[in-house]
Amino acid sequence: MHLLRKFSRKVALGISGGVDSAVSGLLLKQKGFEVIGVFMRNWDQLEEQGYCKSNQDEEDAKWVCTKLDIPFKSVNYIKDYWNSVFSELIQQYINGCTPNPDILCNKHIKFGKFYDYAQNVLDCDYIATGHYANCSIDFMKQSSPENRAVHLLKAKDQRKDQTFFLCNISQNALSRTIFPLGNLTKRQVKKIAVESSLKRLADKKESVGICFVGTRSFKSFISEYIPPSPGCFIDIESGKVVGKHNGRHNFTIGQRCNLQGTEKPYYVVQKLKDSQDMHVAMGRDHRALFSNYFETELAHWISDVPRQLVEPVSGVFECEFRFQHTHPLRKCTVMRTNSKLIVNSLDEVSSLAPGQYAVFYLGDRCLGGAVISDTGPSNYILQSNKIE
Ligand SMILES: Nc1ncnc2c1ncn2[C@@H]1O[C@H](COP(=O)(O)OP(=O)(O)OP(=O)(O)O)[C@@H](O)[C@H]1O
Repeated sequence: MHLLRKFSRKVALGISGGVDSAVSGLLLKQKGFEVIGVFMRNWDQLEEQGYCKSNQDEEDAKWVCTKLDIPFKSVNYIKDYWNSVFSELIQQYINGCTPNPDILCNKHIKFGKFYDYAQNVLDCDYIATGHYANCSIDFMKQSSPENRAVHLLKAKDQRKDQTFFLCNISQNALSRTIFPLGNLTKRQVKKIAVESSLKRLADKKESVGICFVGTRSFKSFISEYIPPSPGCFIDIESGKVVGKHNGRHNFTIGQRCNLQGTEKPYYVVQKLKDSQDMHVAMGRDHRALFSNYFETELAHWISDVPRQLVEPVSGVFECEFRFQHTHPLRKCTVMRTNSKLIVNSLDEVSSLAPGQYAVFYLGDRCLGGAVISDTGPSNYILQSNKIE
């Protein structure tokens, strides 16, 4: 039994009802894998009175499996999603932070619960998803695992690369993961769909933003979970109150405040500790939005911990980072103490927010990510000598 399993190529594929996972299934089948399609239900439709389109997505996922002639399974992770993703999200907003639900979902649900289910219930050798990313071991080409750590690598299509969202997945799961689209562009994926029986999905609207928010504004969605908590907008230069708001969870750093009758638009530059008040500054280019320095919690490293950051020695590790998926990578140095990382960006960056993830890269490798805990003094504070 053990020997048989070693040479089998059974894979559980996350099927979302979109074109990427559908084409992933097609490619896996063409390579001779035994594929099982699994749809994950993560959000409770009933509570949201039809705002989330997961029923339609499940129907589409089923349709894909029929077209590919593979078994279809639906798993319910609503409770897990609520406990390990959504509650954390709400708590972070209440604390004045800017969380990232996609990173949490990948860690706990797709590469956590789903990986466990594939291994322990479906008895699969691998999991697969339609993420644009690569693994240093490619199970599409080789069948047996290696005895060294597996690295997470950027996708060939740099504009679609999704490694940012995968920065917190475990080595365990990654070493059994296939990303069939890692070396394809989105255009190639759509072409494959059009030329196959999956044509219908090529033009399906892509999911953007947070799935469970649906078509409503984020403000109206979040107000169902966090009560209003009024506070003031305080001009960082004059110290004067220039407006009021209904809750800092509705704002992130760098967001426009929409105050009437001001010379230039105001932007949020800092959420104050121990109150609902926020510092704001005039103009998108205000120095208070920019800094070169921030601190993070200790990082999750996907494969090896960088040599310079291994305890107890603390050297200086040079790499690149981004804190938003669409941002270009920037050079930085990283040092560590017992409880945090200290990051210095070579170029100044705008609108860093606590709660966001700093994701670190070395060449093509996504090394891992860490939650930003303190954004440090802005360049305005440093230049105007306002540090107490
Ligand atoms: N509800 C779900 N059930 C099963 N797998 C999912 C689900 N949502 C996402 N996935 C998996 O995670 C991958 C990435 O999801 P994401 O939402 O970022 O991608 P996408 O580009 O919209 O993908 P797709 O075109 O397949 O919907 C999907 O390709 C799929 O393999």
